[in-house]
Amino acid sequence: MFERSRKGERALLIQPYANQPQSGGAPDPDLLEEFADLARSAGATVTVLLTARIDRPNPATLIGSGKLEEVRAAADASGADLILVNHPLTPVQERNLERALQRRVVDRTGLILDIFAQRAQSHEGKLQVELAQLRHLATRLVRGWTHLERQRGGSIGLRGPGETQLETDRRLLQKRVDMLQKRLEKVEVQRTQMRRARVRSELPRVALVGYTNAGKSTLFNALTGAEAYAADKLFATLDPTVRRIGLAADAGAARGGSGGGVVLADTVGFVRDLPHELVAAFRSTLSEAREADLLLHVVDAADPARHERIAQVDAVLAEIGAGDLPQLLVFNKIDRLGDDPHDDGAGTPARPFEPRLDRPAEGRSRVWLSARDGRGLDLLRRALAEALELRHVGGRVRVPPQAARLRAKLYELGAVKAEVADEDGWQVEVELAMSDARRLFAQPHGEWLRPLVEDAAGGAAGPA
Ligand SMILES: Nc1nc2c(ncn2[C@@H]2O[C@H](COP(=O)(O)OP(=O)(O)OP(=O)(O)O)[C@@H](O)[C@H]2O)c(=O)[nH]1
Ligand SMILES: [Mg+2]
Repeated sequence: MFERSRKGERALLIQPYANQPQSGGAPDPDLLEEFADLARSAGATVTVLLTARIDRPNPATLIGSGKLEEVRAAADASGADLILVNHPLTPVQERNLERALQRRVVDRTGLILDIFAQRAQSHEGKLQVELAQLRHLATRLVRGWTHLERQRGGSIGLRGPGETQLETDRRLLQKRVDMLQKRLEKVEVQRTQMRRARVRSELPRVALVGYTNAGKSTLFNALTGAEAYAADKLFATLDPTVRRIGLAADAGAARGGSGGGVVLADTVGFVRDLPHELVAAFRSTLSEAREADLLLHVVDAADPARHERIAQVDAVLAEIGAGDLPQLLVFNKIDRLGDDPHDDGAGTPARPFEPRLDRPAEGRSRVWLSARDGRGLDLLRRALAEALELRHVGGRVRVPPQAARLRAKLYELGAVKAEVADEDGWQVEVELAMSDARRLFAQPHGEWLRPLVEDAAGGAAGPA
């Protein structure tokens, strides 16, 4: 992996924008700020921010020649080592810009790849990043090579040394890509086996998703007591971390049912317009999100752009095939909110924002909490239990002799409170999590649980 620390490098940032009248002809300041965050996350010091209006993109250099002059002057004056462009650059544009500016030029995908390379910790994460980097590189080499090939016109005698080098590079690259792909497939098989084992244990799966830096890992740690890596950097987490957690001590977890237990996964943070190569590279990491029963969509409540962030995360979720999964919105970092915006607004004194759980009649439930302080975690556990139907249902069911396996499963779950045997089988008094009841209901002989599952609409026994 090419790990390039940008530590201490001085970067000049360019935000290209189209002159669209509906935006008032100005670039979105949010875009530039986020790009600066990305640059800082890569370890660079941002020295200059420039915008560049692009009416017609210049195929050779993207920006026009006047702008190029301005960039060169600003780069010289600020002592920039590096030019970062928040726009995809073709290999040709990148090369021409580097030549004209006498500095390294990196586009948005290159920058995100760079951050990913610095962050990846696990074997799988590193393989994924290297593969994405090589693919990014390969498009460049291949194009350079075909371009030369055309010039050569098929004449053997004209094969130059540079070109041979490119061909060798390309072959080596392809070999490495193949090797990485094989290794990744192996890791994926292992992961699938692990996931199957988990499915067999039939615990509901919950994945933390959200914009990068929203506080997913902090919340993961708070819920699991684990030490997942949390940091004020974009993409602090690149590798999925998975832990089993109990939701409520009073929800029957002690009796061995899945009541109260879920498997929680932390995932990589999302960012607007995540480059497609990266979505592809992190397909298996993101599968934790895709295959979850429920998503905890974590939002930085103190981010003024939080509504756009939610929409951007939803867009990425749709892209990876997780758009239709049930979600709970978690507004994190309420300790950074001043007074309660749900206040009556009648001049009552400012008070700290209190944790709360909103259950609108339509749409996703929302929990407001602080992962850092741990305030509101109880509400989140309750909302999770509700959403996953971990609440308990109870009652008496008849189990005939031919459904003995169902009875055995009820015992396995610790759901049997009492039973009476008679010549028709058993009268069993049970209490179990709704999710378990529904699961057994769908299995052979499950129809004997119908009274439990159908009663559920009218309220159930047991703690919430
Ligand atoms: N004030 C405050 N800060 C928080 C809270 N939760 C997380 N943070 C901070 O927010 C920053 C990002 O937290 P992480 O948990 O790493 O965020 P993440 O969503 O996992 O980020 P990525 O893995 O980079 O996508 C860290 O500096 C945390 O300390 C909170 O409830 N209140
Ligand atoms: Mg994280």
